[in-house]
Amino acid sequence: MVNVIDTRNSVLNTFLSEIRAVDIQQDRMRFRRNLERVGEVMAYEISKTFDYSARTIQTPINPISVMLPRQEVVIATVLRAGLPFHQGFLNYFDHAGSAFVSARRAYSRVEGQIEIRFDSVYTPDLTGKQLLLVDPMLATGKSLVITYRELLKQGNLPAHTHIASVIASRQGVEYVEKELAGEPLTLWTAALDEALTDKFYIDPGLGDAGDLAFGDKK
Ligand SMILES: O=c1cc[nH]c(=O)[nH]1
Repeated sequence: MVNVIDTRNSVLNTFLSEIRAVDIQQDRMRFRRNLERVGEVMAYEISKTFDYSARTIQTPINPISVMLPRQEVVIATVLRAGLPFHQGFLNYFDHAGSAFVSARRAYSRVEGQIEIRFDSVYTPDLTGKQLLLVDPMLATGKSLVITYRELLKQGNLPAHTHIASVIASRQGVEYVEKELAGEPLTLWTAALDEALTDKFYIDPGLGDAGDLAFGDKK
């Protein structure tokens, strides 16, 4: 089951509509910043699921008991589109480690199929940590599943994984749920769109997140 963040009547909806709107998304700085802001809101929502323990801190007036998170966090993303979204999570999890995966889509010679070319993984040890795998566009789900498996192969077993996207397709969510059934993970998205185009872009989606954030590829 995917957790769709409730965007009704909140500023999250403003950020989402600006990254989707064809006349606003061309402003690259605003586009990146909006992805970052969605990451910040989602970081806050996901933080509510962590384990906390009581600690006493001293104010200038008196001691007070506060609840602080117990687990370490690693934020992982796929280059390059994931970078601004990743930064949004880093803005809230000050001490998080980061993992980066380099992968790209390649259109298959077989009509209606897509392949994922997977290059490299850079990850800290994930053992017992909260892994936040953040990918702004969950389209087919194929790169996400490969990325998850590669991260665990190289970084060991996290306590729990949160997969977070800005926009997910229903097909992508169903693919991830089927392929990773039984894994200790939770899926989160700020928006769930119904379709994919014949080039496997999310429909209506927002277009190409990497190009909008950083410029066209050769
Ligand atoms: O719609 C999509 C799907 C994957 N990546 C994107 O940037 N957009």
